[in-house]
Formats: sequence, C-alpha cells, structure tokens
Amino acid sequence: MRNPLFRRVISNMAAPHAVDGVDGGSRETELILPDSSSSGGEKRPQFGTRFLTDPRQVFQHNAWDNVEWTEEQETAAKKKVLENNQPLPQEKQDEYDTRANEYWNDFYTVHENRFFKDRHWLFTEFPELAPQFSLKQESHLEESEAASTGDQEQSQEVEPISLSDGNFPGSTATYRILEVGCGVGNTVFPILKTNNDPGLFVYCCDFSNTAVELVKTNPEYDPGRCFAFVHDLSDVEANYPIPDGSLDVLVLIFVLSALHPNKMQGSISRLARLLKPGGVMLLRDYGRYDMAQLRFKKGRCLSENFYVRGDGTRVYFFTQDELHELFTAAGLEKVQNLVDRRLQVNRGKQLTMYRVWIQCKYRKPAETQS
Ligand SMILES: C[S@@+](CC[C@H](N)C(=O)[O-])C[C@H]1O[C@@H](n2cnc3c(N)ncnc32)[C@H](O)[C@@H]1O
Repeated sequence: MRNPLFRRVISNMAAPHAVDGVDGGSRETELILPDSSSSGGEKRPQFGTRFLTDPRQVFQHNAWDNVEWTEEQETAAKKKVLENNQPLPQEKQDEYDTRANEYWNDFYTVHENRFFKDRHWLFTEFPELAPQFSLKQESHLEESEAASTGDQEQSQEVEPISLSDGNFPGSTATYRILEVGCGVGNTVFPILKTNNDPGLFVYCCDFSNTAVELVKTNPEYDPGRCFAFVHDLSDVEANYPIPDGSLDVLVLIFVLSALHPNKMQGSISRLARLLKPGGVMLLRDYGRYDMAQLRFKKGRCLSENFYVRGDGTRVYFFTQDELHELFTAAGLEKVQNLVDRRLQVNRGKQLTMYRVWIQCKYRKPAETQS
C-alpha cells in the first residue's frame, strides 16, 4: 500500500454506497464519458493526452490517461471479482434474458433521452465516422453524390434483399454506417451533424422500441439521411433492412456488453456479413475490472464477469483477447484493439475512479466475398 493511488482506490471499493453517483449494480455515471473535458478552463482533445507522472499531482486535473495499475491494485480487483462470483439461479438468469428488451424499455421510459451524453469523442477515436476529416479516407468522397430517395420510411419488416435490388432505405448512398444498440441516438445525431458527406446514410437500431421511437421523434431525425428500426441483434435469424455486403462502417458503443455472452459470437458474425469487403466494425465497451464491475455487490452476478444492474439491464466486462477472438472468428482482421485505462478524479470529494474501456477496429478483408 505504498502507492497513494492504490490506497485511494481501496478506500473507494470499500465504500458500499454511491461515490459521485456511482453505486454497485444501479445506474451510474458509468457511461458518461467526458466530453472534451476542460480543466482550468482549457479545452483538450479526447483520450490519451494527459499522463500522471507524479501521484501527488492526482487532484490537479479531472482525468488522467493510460494510467498504469500496480500489481497490488490488479490483485485486489481480481479478489473483489472472485468474491462476487456467485451466479444467480438459472430461472432468474432466463428471466433477465427473455425480458431483456423490456428492462431497456423501462430504462428509456424513465430516462428518455436524458441519461447518455452525445458522444462527441467519437470523431477523434473513430475518424471513419466522418471520413472527410481524414485524409486517409479521401477515396470515399470522390464517389459521393446526393442520396435521399424517399424510401426511408418503408416498413422494417422486409423480405431478404440483395444489394443489386437497390430496394432498401439509403440504397443510393455511397457511404453507409449502421449503429446497433443506438439507444436514443447519442452517437447517430452527432454523426449526422458532423459528417456532411451528401452520400452518407446512417442506419440505427435498438431492440428497445421506446428508444427507437425517441430517435424517430427527435427533431434532428431526417428520414432523407437516416433510418431507425427495431432489431434484436442477438436474433441471428432476423433480417436487417439492408443487404449483406452493404455497409462501410458498423458501430457498437457499449452494446455488445449488454448481450448474454453465449449470444455474442453469433451476433458479431451476423453483423460481419453486413459489411462491404474493406468495411470496418468499431467498438467501444467495458474492460475487465472497470470501476463499474468492481462496484457490483453480491447477488448481481449472472456468470463470470457478467452482471445485472438494479434496473434489470445486464453488463459484461471484456478482455482485449476475448474481443479479438470474437472479431477474428467472424472473419475480420485487427486494425486496432486497445485498452483505455483512465483515472477520473472528483476533485471536490477527493475521490479517484479507475475506468477501463476497450476500443476495437476490425476490418473485413478486401478480398472476402459476402
Ligand atoms: C448502454 S446502452 C448504449 C446506447 C448507445 N449505444 C450509446 O452509446 O449511447 C446499450 C443499448 O443497447 C441496447 N441493446 C441491448 N441489447 C440489445 C440487443 N440484443 N439488440 C439490440 N439492442 C440492444 C439497449 O436497448 C441500449 O439502448
């Protein structure tokens, strides 16, 4: 316990109740990532730019990037997770699985669009979402032409379609992005605002019809550029309203972790089929031993590293290797797989919160036929 940061995290772990709005197993600030957080009034770019070299300086800023964990800290985290690893009975597990979308509907009925913040950090982390800002992606722009066919409001219940049919929402677009588990659009609306490529079309889906309704009734929802639909991504038999091989980018932001671990591989493999050769899947999600995992109390564990929150929604905490396995087994190639260990600081309460997120980009090989 020589390291003062270690002392602090242990004291946070020991406190069973809310720390800065965070408590084990209930809704929290876990997903409210800083939005170009400022300290001392200055704006700074997202992620990876401020390093804590002198632990005595910890309360000088709101957040520190790429924080190294001590061995003692890692051991304490493992111990905490093991202590909690007493899975709930199977019938409870089944209920959380079969009623998963109802729990999310309830969540959005309560919070509407007030819970998650717009994810503006997306464009520094994933320039593919607004490629006109990235020199690397210039070739997409050359093909751009006006989209908007008016097809967008057709029913989501579709017959299987092929790319050559041209009979699907956004069929004339030259750059297609799909976000799965879009919630109320905190990723989709920033994309539509930031990416003004006239050839862009954005699809988004969620299995919560309450969330999708909130997307569609948002004044920023433009059916000429966007198509929102209800879809359970773990239902691998269900059709998407877009053909296989049609997407340039697929986005999963804190959604894969909400699925039962047994359904993750099937879901990722199904999604991979939707990508064009050369298309990319982008993910940001919870990493193993993230503060949100360590704060779960006993009685919330469903299986190893998989938990149910107080509101009935579920969450898994990944390792980089697990995600690598899921993507490569779906035939994708690694472009990026990194762990973002961030130390968030509540300077007022003099508390530290160790966050662990994983960020991945995996590409469908160019030569693969879909
Ligand atoms: C933590 S929220 C993240 C929402 C959004 N991606 C964001 O970053 O603001 C997880 C979302 O995944 C959705 N979700 C969970 N399981 C799903 C499934 N099997 N199919 C589709 N959506 C799902 C939930 O309804 C919820 O909107």
